[in-house]
Amino acid sequence: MAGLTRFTRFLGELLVKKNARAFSITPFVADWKVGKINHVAIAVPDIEKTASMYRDVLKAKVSEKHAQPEHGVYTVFVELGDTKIELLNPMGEKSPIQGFLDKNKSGGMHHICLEVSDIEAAMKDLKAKNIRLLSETAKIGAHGKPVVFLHPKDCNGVLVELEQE
Ligand SMILES: C[C@@H](C(=O)O)C(=O)SCCNC(=O)CCNC(=O)[C@H](O)C(C)(C)COP(=O)(O)OP(=O)(O)OC[C@H]1O[C@@H](n2cnc3c(N)ncnc32)[C@H](O)[C@@H]1OP(=O)(O)O
Ligand SMILES: [Co+2]
Repeated sequence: MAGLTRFTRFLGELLVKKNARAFSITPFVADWKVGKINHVAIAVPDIEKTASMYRDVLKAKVSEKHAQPEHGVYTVFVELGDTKIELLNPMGEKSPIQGFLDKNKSGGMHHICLEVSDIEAAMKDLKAKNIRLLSETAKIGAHGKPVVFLHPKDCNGVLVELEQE
């Protein structure tokens, strides 16, 4: 009798597992992980003046100014151990940071950049979770690696950049 009960339970469990697999609607997404903060970005009205503050007053290691035409910004990186501050200034007529600077005349914290282990998997997963991506495909960022931005309204009011680690 006990043997029959065990066998019936075994059959029951087998059916539950089989059905769970057959009716699963979760799309396949490769595993991905979020890593460290790559940079915190600050949009500023005068990038030379701000760079000089970090270089000459705070004695930090500060890069040259670089044009990022794909992104409509000029960047300067302040190196801080294993992370960075990215200074941003608008480039061209349609810079994505112009509206932010119009609202924040003396500048302000613009975005955080988090490293991810697999940006394509992250994009697929976040899209399925209704987090708006601000471009259809990843672009090449300031460090020569793919990056994508997530809408601040879907990330607790913070613009988030993901960068392939
Ligand atoms: C070089 C590269 C790299 O590191 O590799 C970079 O970082 S390039 C860095 C520059 N590139 C990017 O930022 C690309 C992604 N950004 C964008 O597509 C845009 O900037 C948006 C985030 C969509 C915002 O565009 P825009 O200011 O024209 O739109 P909007 O005025 O309608 O803003 C919609 C709402 O979002 C808010 N909002 C705008 N910018 C925000 C920000 N940085 N942080 C938090 N909230 C923000 C506005 O106040 C508004 O809220 P209310 O409706 O409540 O007033
Ligand atoms: Co950035």
